[in-house]
Amino acid sequence: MMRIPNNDFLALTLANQESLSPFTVSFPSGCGVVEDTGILRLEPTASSDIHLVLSVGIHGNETGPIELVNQLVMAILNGQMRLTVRLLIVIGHPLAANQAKRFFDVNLNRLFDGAWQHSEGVEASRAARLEKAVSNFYAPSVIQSTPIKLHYDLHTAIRGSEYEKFAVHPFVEKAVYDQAQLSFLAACGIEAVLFSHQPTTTFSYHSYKVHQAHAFTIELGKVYPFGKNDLSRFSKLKDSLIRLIETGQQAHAPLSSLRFFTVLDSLIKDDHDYRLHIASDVKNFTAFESGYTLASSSKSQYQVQQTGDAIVFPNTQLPIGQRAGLMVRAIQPEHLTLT
Ligand SMILES: O=C(O)CCC(=O)N[C@@H](CCC(=O)O)C(=O)O
Ligand SMILES: [Zn+2]
Repeated sequence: MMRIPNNDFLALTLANQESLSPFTVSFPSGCGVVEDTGILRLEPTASSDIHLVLSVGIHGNETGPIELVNQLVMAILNGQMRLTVRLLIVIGHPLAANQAKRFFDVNLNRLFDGAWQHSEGVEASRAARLEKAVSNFYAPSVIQSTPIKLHYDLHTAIRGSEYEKFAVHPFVEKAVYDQAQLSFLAACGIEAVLFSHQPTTTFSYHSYKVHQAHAFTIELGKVYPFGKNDLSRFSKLKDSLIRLIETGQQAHAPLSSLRFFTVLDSLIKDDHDYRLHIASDVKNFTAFESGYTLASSSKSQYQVQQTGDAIVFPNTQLPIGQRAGLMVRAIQPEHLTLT
């Protein structure tokens, strides 16, 4: 029988970067299946209406969250932690992780919601595989009438940030946001939340749109290689996840510790000569003056609309047509509609 040597799911995944034949695992508080490389489903002994997807390493070089989640898996498998919720663990891109690269051919986190059908290469097939794993996990045949579907897609960012930890909330038609989820993010040490202005083809958006999951992309700080992450910086997130996994309860903290931003625009690289007029080390959430020409190319110019508008995820090392940054504006909590 196959097993996970030393209960080290990360090591098993990296040693089988392309695929892995399914096999079952058992542990003190339940049983599970390694469905493929980087895809591990864990089922508690008693049924639960909480269905939690934790995905990490959708970008191969974002190793901090991978190490954190591997610690949690190890603790469940060796009995130090007791599983009480259904749990799907996804290590997104083992091939890129082994090469310490963000991606191999194209950005995996632009290929969800079926966008993989218009792409090819390793990321396209991986996006299809991950969508299937999530669909199977949330499949109505295995869940009860009032499921609580959660998907936290954990990342780290290319650059520093005025707010080290922040979440990207998927675009929701009616702009009504779930107070308990925001409160959970606050308890996890998240400092800011961006409300997306349009649908995207990211993993978290896909889980929200297709499965109505509470789904977020969560940025936890800066990218470092395996072994170089200071995991103590994730301690609030770790504690909140342990509580969720062991008790089924979502920690909560006052929303007053969060800053909220609405996304105004996506900056799109529209030509080979597209430039962002910012310093190379500018941090996420750096604000600009009204009228400043932030981006230009032969085809377009982007001027800052209002003093204080800020940039997040600036990056021009990508193909034409892709997002070169997000423009965001702070909003006051009293202007949010919460449910
Ligand atoms: O630091 C950066 O520029 C990118 C960090 C990262 O991978 N961010 C995610 C955000 C996804 C989202 O908008 O929900 C990404 O770009 O895929
Ligand atoms: Zn990422």
